[in-house]
Parts: sequence; C-alpha cells; structure tokens
Amino acid sequence: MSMPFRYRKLGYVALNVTDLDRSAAFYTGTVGLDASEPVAGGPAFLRCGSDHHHLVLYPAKAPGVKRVAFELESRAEMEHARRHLAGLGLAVEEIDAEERAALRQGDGLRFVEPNSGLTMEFYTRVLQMALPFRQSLTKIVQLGHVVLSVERFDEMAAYLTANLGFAISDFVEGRFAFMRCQPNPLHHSFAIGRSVEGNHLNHINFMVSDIDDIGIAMNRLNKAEVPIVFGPGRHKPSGSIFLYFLDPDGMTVEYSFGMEEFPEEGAREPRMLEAHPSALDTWGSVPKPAFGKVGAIERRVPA
Ligand SMILES: CC(C)c1ccc(C(=O)O)c(O)c1O
Ligand SMILES: [Fe+2]
Repeated sequence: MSMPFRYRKLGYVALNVTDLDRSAAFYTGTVGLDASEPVAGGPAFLRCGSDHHHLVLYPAKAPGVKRVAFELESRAEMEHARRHLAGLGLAVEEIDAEERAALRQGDGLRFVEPNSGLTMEFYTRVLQMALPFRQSLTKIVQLGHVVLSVERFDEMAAYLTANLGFAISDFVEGRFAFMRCQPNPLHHSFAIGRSVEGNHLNHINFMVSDIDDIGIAMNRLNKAEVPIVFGPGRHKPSGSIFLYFLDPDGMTVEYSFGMEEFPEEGAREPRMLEAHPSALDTWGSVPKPAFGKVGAIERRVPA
C-alpha cells in the first residue's frame, strides 16, 4: 500500500454553527469537551486531549463542516505532502501567520478535495496545553472520526486511496467506505457514505474509554432532552459500541467505545460487508430519519 506521506492522526474538525454560545455550551456542558480559551466572539477552541483544539466552532449562517484537519508525523512529512499535493495539481494554500497564531499552530496548508469540495488541512505542530483534559463529564479519549455523505462516492474513495494516503479498512457494499489515515492504526479516522441528495456532513465522532460512558451518556442526554438518533448498538465494521445524538443545529455526533486497530505492516484486507441493517448495528437498532442529515460542506473561496 503506497504512503506518499505519513499521517499522525485526525487532528481537528472545524464546524460552522448558527449560535456560537449555544453550541459552545453544548459541546462543553453536554458532550464534555474543555474550552481552551474564552469563547468571546469565536472561533471557539475545544479539546478532548492535550492539543489546543480538536473541535473549532465558527459562527455562521448555516451549520456544516468548514474543514477537516489531519496532523502529519513530522515537518519532513509536511514537505513530502506539499510536493505530492502540488504534483496532483491541487491548489495548495499555506495558512497565513495571523491565522496560524490564532490557531496556535506552527504550520498548516489547505486544499480542496475535488470530489466533495471538502477543505482538508495538514499541519504538524499545535500548542500543547499545560493542564490535562479534565474528562469532567465523560471519559473522552480522542476525536475519533468524521464521516461525510457524498454523491461522488466511488470517485472519492478511489481518490483518497490512490492519492492521499488513505487505506480502506472495510466497505459496506455500495454504501460506506471506512478509511484509515496511514499509518494511524484506527480502523477509520475518516469515512464516506453514498448520498443521493448532495454532499454533507454525516457525523463527527468522539471515542470514550469505557463502555459505561456510553450508557451514562444515554441517560444524561435523555435527561437533557437531547435527541438520540441511533443506538446504543454495536457497529459490525469496527466492532465499536456507539450512541448518536444531535447537536443544537441538528448535526449528528457519535460517542463510541472500542475500535479495531491495524498494524502498519501485514494489515488484513478490507472486507466487503453486505448492505444490511445489521452491518451498521449488530444489536438491531435503526437510525432515526434525522441521523446524519444536517451540515453543509463549506465551499472555500480561494484567496
Ligand atoms: C452508521 C455509520 C456510518 C457507521 C457505521 C460503522 C461504524 C464503525 O464501524 O465504527 C461507524 O463508526 C459509523 O459511524
Ligand atoms: Fe462513526
């Protein structure tokens, strides 16, 4: 499997939200992230680990994904990526000094994935916070993955694997492709689903360290009247136990516990799983209609 440059991990997701204070309060007070700075007028920098941010909220007219950012292993990998992306003919934009300072990042480049219109960012250095993530509400251990619904499903899966260093871990036939950013071991840090109604966010995921976090979250969310839209259940592809709910704009958020990991060498081949409800939940729950529906992919205006 070719690796044109080496990823470290899914770094952060930038979301557009229609009421910044309401969403910041939700992601801290209900989801359990910590704010790294006072929210003020935004963006709001939220974290679930030592990095300065894993979720960045921007005030906007419509909810959606502004960009998805991946951390690369080193500055040398950043150079490899820069050259590789230029060779693909992508217009690569360096993040300017002012924005890098606001993001507390040492570097960063952005480009648009041509099939989905998603802005992707690569970076290597982000401020490490002095105090540990508090896990005050639930034991979130990391930002897990992002899933998009896209019309050019086959083309995007082919593009990401042929050109951007992703490897397919599993398919659900014709419906979903789950991808790891090599050599990160997680079954998927990014996935796409087939859409017939435009390109949009499906969900973002936070991984928790304990199965109890899933059950406790279900009761906490029900008490707070947060709509639960799928689960609890267990995903066949990664083996994780999950619960999905809606944020104040109707965007879908997932908590999950446990996930298959892949070695860098000798990883198993991707499976083609039958498109059957039990491939998504072996426990038998089915998604509510609001699952994975809200969140436009922001179209980037070139500088
Ligand atoms: C239903 C969604 C797209 C889904 C399916 C399977 C997994 C997994 O195996 O972990 C997910 O994380 C999902 O979000
Ligand atoms: Fe997921």
